[in-house]
Amino acid sequence: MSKGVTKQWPAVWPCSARPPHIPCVTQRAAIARAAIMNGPAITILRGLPVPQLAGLLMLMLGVALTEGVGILALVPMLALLGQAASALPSWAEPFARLVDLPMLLVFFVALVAGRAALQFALSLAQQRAQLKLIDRWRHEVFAALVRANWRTLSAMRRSDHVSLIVTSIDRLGYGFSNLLQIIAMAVTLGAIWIVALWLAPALAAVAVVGGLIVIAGFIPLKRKAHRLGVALGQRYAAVQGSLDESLRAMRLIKSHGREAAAIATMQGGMTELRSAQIAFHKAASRSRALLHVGAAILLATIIALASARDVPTSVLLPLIVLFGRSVPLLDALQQGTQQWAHSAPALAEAQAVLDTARAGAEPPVGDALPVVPRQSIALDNATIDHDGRHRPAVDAITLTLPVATTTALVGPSGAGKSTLADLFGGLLEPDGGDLVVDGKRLRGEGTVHWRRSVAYVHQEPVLFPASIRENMLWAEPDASDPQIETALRDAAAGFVFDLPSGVDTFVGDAGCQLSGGERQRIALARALLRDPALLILDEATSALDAASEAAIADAIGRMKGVRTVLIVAHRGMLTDLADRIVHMRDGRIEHVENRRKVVA
Ligand SMILES: Nc1ncnc2c1ncn2[C@@H]1O[C@H](COP(=O)(O)OP(=O)(O)OP(=O)(O)O)[C@@H](O)[C@H]1O
Repeated sequence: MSKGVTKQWPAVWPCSARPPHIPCVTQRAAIARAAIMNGPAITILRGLPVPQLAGLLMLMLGVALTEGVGILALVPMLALLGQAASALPSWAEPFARLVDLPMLLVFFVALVAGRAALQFALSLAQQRAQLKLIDRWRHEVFAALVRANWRTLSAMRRSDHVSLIVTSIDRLGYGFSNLLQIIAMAVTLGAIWIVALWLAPALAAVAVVGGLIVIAGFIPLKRKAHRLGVALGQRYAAVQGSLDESLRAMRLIKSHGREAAAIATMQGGMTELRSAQIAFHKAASRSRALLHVGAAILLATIIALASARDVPTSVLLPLIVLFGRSVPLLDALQQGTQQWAHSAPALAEAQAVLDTARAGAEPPVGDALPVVPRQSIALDNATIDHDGRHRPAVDAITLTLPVATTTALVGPSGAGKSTLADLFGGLLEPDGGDLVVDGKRLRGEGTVHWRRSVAYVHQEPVLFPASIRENMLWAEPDASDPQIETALRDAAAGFVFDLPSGVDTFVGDAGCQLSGGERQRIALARALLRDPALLILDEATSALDAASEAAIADAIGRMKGVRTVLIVAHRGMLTDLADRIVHMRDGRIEHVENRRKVVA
């Protein structure tokens, strides 16, 4: 339905008389109810356990109640001071007879102390709830990302996730704290207004109506704050993305002399972020100024009315105190509402990533042992068809890797070699056809389980900023020292034992304290430590010099007849080792070159 039609809706349409296509009053109420129940405030509050939420509400009520009673106690106190005692309201007279001033003062101090204790407990409980919420969202988003399948992950932007997990979820926590403040302030304001209505109904009614008008005035401001919040989230993601990309591309930036451009891009992002922050601050400050002017007008009206109606001082003074307390509360309520509207889009951001990641979730496989194939690993008529591409990356390929043989995939760039390797490795599930291990067709859980039997070595090995030993143990936490040593020697990485700190040598950020060839041999050793049933080398030597390539080729050569190896490479020393070379083009197999006899 168009916006124009929506605007023509009358406020109330009885269900019996409604024109077709226009929701009647009951339906509109249901729509509004659904919007509130599915809105960010309720969604976020639902995340809290009921006892915790109830505890917070009780504390809020306690604070509000003590505030109201404290102000109310001013009435007999003023009377006992001799101020306008004759005009003491009837409800206060018994108190004035029962208590004397010292007793009332002690009660007042005890009340304020009790209120301070309640506020202390409330502030602690709020902080705990906020931190718990932040932890929960961070955990859920990260866990959902880690559990998502590779295809889903490769369609998402990594830096957006960093921005979401680090910055937006923090904003969400801050917004949640604002939401609790809003509730607390609304409860306190309610208590104050009830007391005021009791003291002087007519005057307080003017104040309450004025206050409600002010609250109604928050609505458009809230919408604006929401828009600014969305913009701020995007700016944060842009700055974080540009920072992440620039830091990763530092070598490229330096070698291409693009330092000034990198700084300018970052600066541009920061400027946009800054203007989004200033725009929000401006909107918040403007509405605060308007609130203060409105409050002054309201106070003047109340005093003028009080003087016209001859209200006694013992009532007027507490009323002014009540009103004076309402103004900062309204101010804080308005600021809190704007802050909340500003932070709430972070929830939609987090929810969107959660939904996408969960839609692409892989089935859990528990503690099942790796599969050990005895005969073959095969693809039967397997196809991968990426969205938005003219042709499949892998087009109905059938290929068998007999156990303990070495197969090389060659072909021009974009032929589909890596995609085929990812299918064999169980990283991608075919859109059509099957992965078949020892005659068993694997799907879902079976494919994820199969991945435990596979190890990859990529062109750019990922090494963590830790020692060589820690990098090895990351793959196989229970590996013993002799197992680590064997894997390193099998991967032609014996150089490690000549380093002064041996396996305890720190490799630097992303392994930058090692040469490319050394990094790659450690990555190979780490893969071998898993004793994989299928070892995939995807362009593993294409960035290395001849000596490093020869060292790796030597290590792979020693695995011949023992381990099943799949090599993705352009022609070179590794392909020379293959029992079979599979030539690919445009997602299909062009022909297979048998170098040695392979039993399929
Ligand atoms: N995540 C993806 N989304 C869309 N298309 C993709 C995706 N991954 C790969 N492709 C496309 O699939 C085709 C095959 O890619 P693949 O990486 O398998 O080729 P390759 O033979 O390994 O190339 P290279 O030798 O350059 O690494 C290419 O056209 C590529 O653009």
